[in-house]
Amino acid sequence: VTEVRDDGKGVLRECLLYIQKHLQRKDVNGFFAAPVNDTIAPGYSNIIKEPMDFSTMLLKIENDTYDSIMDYKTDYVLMCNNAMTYNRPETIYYKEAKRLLQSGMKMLSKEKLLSMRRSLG
Ligand SMILES: COc1ccc(OC)c(-c2cc(C(C)=O)n3cccnc23)c1
Repeated sequence: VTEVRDDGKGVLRECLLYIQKHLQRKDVNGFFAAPVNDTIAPGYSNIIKEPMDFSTMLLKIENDTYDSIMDYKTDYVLMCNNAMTYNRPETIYYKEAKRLLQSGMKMLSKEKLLSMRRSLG
């Protein structure tokens, strides 16, 4: 019987899928569910050099591209910051990005991650 070695990526993937499901629930309008394109956001690709959205992050989770939860957090912060760079503060996109960032930081706080790592043993 070939021993199926869990390289630990399986645990990380489960954590990230759980975290993303929790965070994406906050994006009720789906503004962050798919890549923003220049049709709906004129000039977007000229202003935002590194686009990011939840669908791209899900692909990266499934392809085991992230090597840690903090690595995933970098993309999450990038996604929110892109929206706060391209959109004016009075727009719903800016406001939603700010809210996502705040709720995300609670979930992805160092304390929370340390306690998660302790509980995973
Ligand atoms: C109005 O319906 C949608 C549907 C999907 C969107 O992004 C995937 C967006 C959207 C999402 C964004 C963001 C995230 O900056 N955006 C900026 C300007 C104009 N539209 C958007 C809006």
